[in-house]
Amino acid sequence: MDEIPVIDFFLFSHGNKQAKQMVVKEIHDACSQVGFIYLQNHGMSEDLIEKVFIQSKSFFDLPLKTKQQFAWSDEFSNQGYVGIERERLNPNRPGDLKEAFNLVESRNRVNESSIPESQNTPIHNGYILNFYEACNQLANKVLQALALALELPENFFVDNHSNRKHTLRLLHYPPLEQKPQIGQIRAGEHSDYGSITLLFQDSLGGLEVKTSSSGSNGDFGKWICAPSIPNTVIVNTGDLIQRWTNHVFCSTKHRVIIPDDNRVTQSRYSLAFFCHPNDDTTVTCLESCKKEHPPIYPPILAGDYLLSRLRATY
Ligand SMILES: O=C(O)CCC(=O)C(=O)O
Ligand SMILES: [Fe+2]
Repeated sequence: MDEIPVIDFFLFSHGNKQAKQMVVKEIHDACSQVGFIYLQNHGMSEDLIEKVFIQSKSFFDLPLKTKQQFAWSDEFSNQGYVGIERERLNPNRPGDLKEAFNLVESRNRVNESSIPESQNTPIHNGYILNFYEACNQLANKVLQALALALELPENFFVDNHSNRKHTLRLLHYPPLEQKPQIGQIRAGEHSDYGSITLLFQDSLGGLEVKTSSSGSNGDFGKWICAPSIPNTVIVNTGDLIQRWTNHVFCSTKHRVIIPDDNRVTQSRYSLAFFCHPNDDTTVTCLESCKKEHPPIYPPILAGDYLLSRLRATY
């Protein structure tokens, strides 16, 4: 498959058993062949999504000094502001041309007192909290569909995500003011660390996904555009699901390139909701995924895995 399928999610929540099973089958095929889905009729409020984009823009419009008061400090808390070029999603490239703000749920915050409260940041903002909640609900539904697709009890993954260790990330790719360094792009190619990601992007474009089919030059994997499709949410499966499923579901590489037209002078915004299992969940090859080949990876605690990946990025 070398395009990202659009899947109508309405019947998963509102259809009869047979209709629900059809959606599950589509999701199974998409996760095993592409690792990326455009989800339609996902049930999240478009108005809320729009409002969060506005909040995000007003945060990134603040002076750098103000944003730095909320700086990301370490992988244990994984919260706060990450400046331009600080992160390399692909360690072989120069720093990414983006800035970001990570939010975790209040009960999972470390060093809460080190983050000053302010009306001018997204922290403790009603829209952002509602959005986090709505993302959590949608993610749980998608996790139910994934469980059914793997012939597991419907709440298998939901139960393993009960501590809500998810990270909501506001992203801003600023207009380019000078020539980028050789090899420098907006977000280097990478796969996501967690179980699944929900991704919302504005209409500017630039996101690309590496398919499993060969490119024209014979290279394995071809980069295809993943433009924004109105009223859809992108869902992609991450490294932990790939590991859990013994590569039955794939974690697909993706990147954000610099546009080669006048969009380079515009800001791009996106919102990513990275879902992570509970720290004490042992991610070990699922029984239903041992048919093709023996387990590729030894068991690992989800919390240890995430920390090791975050350490490698900063
Ligand atoms: O901004 C985007 O569209 C993609 C961001 C992304 O892939 C990530 O932050 O992991
Ligand atoms: Fe990503």
